[in-house]
Amino acid sequence: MVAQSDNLQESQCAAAPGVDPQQADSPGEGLQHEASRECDVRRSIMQADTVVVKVGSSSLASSTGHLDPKRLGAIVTALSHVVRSGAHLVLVSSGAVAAGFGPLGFETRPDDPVTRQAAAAVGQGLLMAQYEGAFSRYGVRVGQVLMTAFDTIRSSHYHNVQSTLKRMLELGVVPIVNENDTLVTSEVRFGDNDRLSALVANMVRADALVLLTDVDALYTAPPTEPGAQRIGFVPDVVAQLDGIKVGESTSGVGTGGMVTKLEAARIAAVSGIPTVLTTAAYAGPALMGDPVGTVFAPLKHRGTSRRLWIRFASNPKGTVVADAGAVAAVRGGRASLLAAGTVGVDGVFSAGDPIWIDSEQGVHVAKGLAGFDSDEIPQMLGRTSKQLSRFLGEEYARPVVHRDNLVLV
Ligand SMILES: Nc1ncnc2c1ncn2[C@@H]1O[C@H](COP(=O)(O)OP(=O)(O)O)[C@@H](O)[C@H]1O
Ligand SMILES: N[C@@H](CCC(=O)OP(=O)(O)O)C(=O)O
Repeated sequence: MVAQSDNLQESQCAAAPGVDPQQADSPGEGLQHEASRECDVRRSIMQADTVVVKVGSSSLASSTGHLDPKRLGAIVTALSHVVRSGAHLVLVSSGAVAAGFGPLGFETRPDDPVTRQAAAAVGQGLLMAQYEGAFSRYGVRVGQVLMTAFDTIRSSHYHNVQSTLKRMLELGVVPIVNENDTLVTSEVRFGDNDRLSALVANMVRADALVLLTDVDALYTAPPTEPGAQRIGFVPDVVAQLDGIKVGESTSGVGTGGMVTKLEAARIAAVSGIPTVLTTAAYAGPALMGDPVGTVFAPLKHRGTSRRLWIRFASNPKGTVVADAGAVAAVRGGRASLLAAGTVGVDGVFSAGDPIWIDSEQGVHVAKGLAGFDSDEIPQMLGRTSKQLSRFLGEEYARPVVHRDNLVLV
């Protein structure tokens, strides 16, 4: 963002207790602290060019659970300043169910999933109409993007969504993303929008992720518990959350609670993206780098978005079992899994689907994208590339999982 905040004083730049910025612990798997100082993380959020903001149902609904246009309007006012200051904004917004159940005659948010899906179908259009009206007061154009978990799993869908979002941002449009509630089944649903927002942040290579909810920060325990203390800064969300009690949603409106928000912060951190979590009323100050909410430092080694997608979004469909030599080669970091080192295959999958690579002891070694359909692999097990090309044809002399499509677990 272009705007500067006077409130971000150097005096805030104290390292977190017990963390030496020069010698921070490594959280493992080659990750290192990018910025251990709270002020640096807040400053990078303030200076972000591309920001993904996630708004939860609990921030958009009144105490009765219905969509509250006043709350939505206040959020839009804060976000419009960000857009007008020159930043690119992607808004991941829940609220379709909250907008839809009232007009259908329900007094409270329906419990059963199919009625909720029907409410979302009615509410999504109403939600967008509210956003359209509110953003247009600031001259900001918006566009609707509905996604399912499948779109973050299938490579072709992922790349299509990615290029559409990129083009919308180039055109100055604010994409408003929600899960496509009417299409999702229980197997492939996010349910909450927290993880979706982190995957979208990764997709658009955002510089900051902002999670807006009904609580002002992460606490050491659900804030309803006596003695719960606010946490202002988390330098390492992958390794340093021992002793913090995170709970499910208690609002009766949201889904996922703090558990899924921390998952989102983790995905963002290892994607090299800082996160700030706070209440919707502090959206403006959080985006200006003010000391509100909880900030999560990014961790180094961003990796390619493809690898991050394999790591976080993909839901393995099957398993290929590797012998000890192949396991050692894959763990070494730069080797593909060749048919010569495979001893078994399990599950039904197509080439391009995510699969596990397991050791013969049944330990997950890596996750990767299959090079072949599951029914092609049995005839390839233990064969060298020369044998494969001679007996099955040249097209089989390829890795079962190529190293570019593989992440260690
Ligand atoms: N350790 C914690 N710190 C802060 N909030 C917590 C914690 N554990 C659980 N929560 C709960 O998480 C809720 C926010 O999640 P949720 O209701 O799903 O909101 P949203 O609709 O914004 O996604 C808070 O209202 C709070 O009660
Ligand atoms: N896609 C749903 C979101 C469900 C939900 O409550 O999510 P969240 O508020 O992010 O925990 C909707 O628009 O109502």
